[in-house]
Amino acid sequence: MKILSADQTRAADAFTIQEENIASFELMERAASAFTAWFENKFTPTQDVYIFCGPGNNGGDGLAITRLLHQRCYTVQVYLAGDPANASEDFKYNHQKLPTEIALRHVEHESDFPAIPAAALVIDALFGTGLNRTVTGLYASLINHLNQSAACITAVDMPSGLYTDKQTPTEGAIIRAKYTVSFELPKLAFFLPQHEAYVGQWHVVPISLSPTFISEATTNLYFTTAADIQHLLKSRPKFSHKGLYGHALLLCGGFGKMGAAVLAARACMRAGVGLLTVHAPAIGYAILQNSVPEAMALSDKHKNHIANLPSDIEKYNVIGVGPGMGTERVTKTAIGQLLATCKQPLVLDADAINIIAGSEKLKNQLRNHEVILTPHPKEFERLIGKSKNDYDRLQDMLEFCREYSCYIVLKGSQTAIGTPEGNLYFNTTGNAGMATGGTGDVLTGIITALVAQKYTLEEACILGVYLHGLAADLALPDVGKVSMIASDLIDYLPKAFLQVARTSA
Ligand SMILES: NC(=O)C1=CN([C@@H]2O[C@H](COP(=O)(O)OP(=O)(O)OC[C@H]3O[C@@H](n4cnc5c(N)ncnc54)[C@H](O)[C@@H]3O)[C@@H](O)[C@H]2O)[C@@H](O)CC1
Ligand SMILES: Nc1ncnc2c1ncn2[C@@H]1O[C@H](COP(=O)(O)OP(=O)(O)O)[C@@H](O)[C@H]1O
Ligand SMILES: [K+]
Repeated sequence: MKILSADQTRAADAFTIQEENIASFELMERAASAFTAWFENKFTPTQDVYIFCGPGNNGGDGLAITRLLHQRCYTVQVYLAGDPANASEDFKYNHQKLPTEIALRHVEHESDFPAIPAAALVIDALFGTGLNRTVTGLYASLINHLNQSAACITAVDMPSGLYTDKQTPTEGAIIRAKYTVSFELPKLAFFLPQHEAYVGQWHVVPISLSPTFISEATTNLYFTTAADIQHLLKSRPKFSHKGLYGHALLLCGGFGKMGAAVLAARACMRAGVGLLTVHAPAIGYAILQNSVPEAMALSDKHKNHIANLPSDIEKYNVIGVGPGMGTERVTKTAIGQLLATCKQPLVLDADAINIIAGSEKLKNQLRNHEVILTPHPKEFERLIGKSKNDYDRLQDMLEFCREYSCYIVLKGSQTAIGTPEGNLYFNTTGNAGMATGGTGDVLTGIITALVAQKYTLEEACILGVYLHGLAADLALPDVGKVSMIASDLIDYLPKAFLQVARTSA
C-alpha cells in the first residue's frame, strides 16, 4: 500500500469530496465516526474524556468526535485553543452542531488549562496533517501540560506538533500520544524509530478516500500489508521436484558462532529451498550435520574461520553470506574472492557487511552483483555512515542503493527495504520479542531461500521480511515477548507460510 504525503492526503480528501459530490463536512463526519468507533471499542464510558481542538479541520474532527462520544454516553469536556474567528468552515459547522449542553471552553491563557485527572482520557485534535510550522507559545504550553499529565492521550490523525512527512524541528512542542488513530493510510512519520515516543501505537481507520486517487498517486513510499503479500507467494505444481526450487549456498559460522549458521540453515530449509549446502569452518562440520540433517555441509580448510570458497561455487544459484562468520583476515580475503569471481545473486548479512564496510574496493564491487544487504542499524552505520536523523537515514539508504545498485533491508521494528530504483517498503509484521540474538540470522536464511526459488530480489526482501515478522507474531501468544528466541521464528515459519497461502488461495 502507498504512503501519501501531507499534500497528497489533502488532495485525496478534496478529490473524494468532488468525486462523490459530497460536502466536506460529510467526509469529516466519516472521519469522526471512524475515530469514535475505534475509541468506543478501546475505552468504556466510565472515564472522563477531555478533548482539545485546534482551529483547523483536525479541531473540526475533535468537535464532531465530542458530539458522537456524548451521544454514546461518554462524559466529555471540550476545549478550543486558538481564535474561533479564524477557524475552518468545517470547524464552524461542527461547532454549531455541538449539543447545547456541551460548552466549548476557550483556552486563552495558561490559567485556562484544566487540571487533567490521571484516570482521564485525552483526545488530541489540535493539529493534524495541516501543521505548517513548529508549535510554540500557548499551544506549546498546552501540549506540555497534556504531556505532563498522567492521562492516556489518543491523537486524532497525527500527534499534534509532529510533521507528517518531513523532519520536525527540535524546538517545537509535540504531543506524546499513547495511541494515534489515523485516517485511511498511515503517515511516513509513523515508520521512523525517532517518533515512537510521540506516535505511540498507531492504528489506521478507513474513511473511504477515493481508490482512483490513491491508485493514481505517485510515490516511492509503501508499507506492506497482507493484501500486498497475497499476490507474491508462488504455488507449487503437483509434479514439482527439488531441482525447481534452487540450490542455495550459505557461507557462515565461525568458532563460537556456529549457532548462527545453524539458525540460517534451518530457516533456509523451512523457507522452501530445494537444496542447501552450508560451507563452514572445519569446526562446524559435525555440528551442521547433526543439527541440520536436511542440508549438505562443506568443510573449510581453516579450522575456526571461513578462509576459502567451495571449488564448485558456480553450481549454486544464490549465496547467503555472513551470519557468525567473524572478520578475520582470512575471511576478508575469502569475501574479496567471492565478490571478484562469483556471478550469482548474493545475500550479505552481519560480518559480510562489516567486512565490505571497511573496504572501498569491496564496496565498489557490489555494483557488479545482484545483491541484497541486510544490516541492523549499527551495521548500516558502518556501511553508510552516521545520518543526522531518521529521514536523512532513509535518503542516505536510497542513495546507497542507487549508487551501488543494491537492495538494502534496514532491520528494526518496522524494517525498511530500499531498492536501486528508489522505492522504500516498510514492513508491518513483527514485534519486540524479536529483539534477541539470532533473529537476523533467521532472516538471512529465509531471504536466501526465496531468491533460490526465483523470487526477484525485491520480492524476496518484501516477502522474506514479512514472513519473518509474521512468524514472530504467530509465536507471540504461545511464547510471549520475553521468552521468544530465534528458533521460535523457525518453528512458526510454516504457520506463517500457511497463513499467507490461505489468503492467496
Ligand atoms: N475534508 C478534509 O479535508 C478532511 C480533513 N480531516 C482532518 O483535517 C486535518 C487537516 O486539517 P487542516 O488542513 O485544516 O489542518 P490542521 O487542522 O491540521 O491544522 C491547520 C490549522 O492549524 C494552523 N496551524 C498549523 N500549524 C500551526 C502551528 N504550528 N501553530 C499554530 N497554528 C498552526 C493553521 O493555520 C490552520 O488554522 C487532518 O489531519 C484530519 O484530522 C478529516 O476530517 C478528513 C476530512
Ligand atoms: N522491536 C522489534 N520489533 C520488531 N522486530 C524487531 C525488533 N527488534 C528486532 N527486530 C527484528 O529482529 C531481527 C534482528 O536482527 P539482527 O539485529 O541482525 O540480530 P542478530 O544479529 O542477533 O541475528 C531483525 O529482523 C529486526 O527487524
Ligand atoms: K492531532
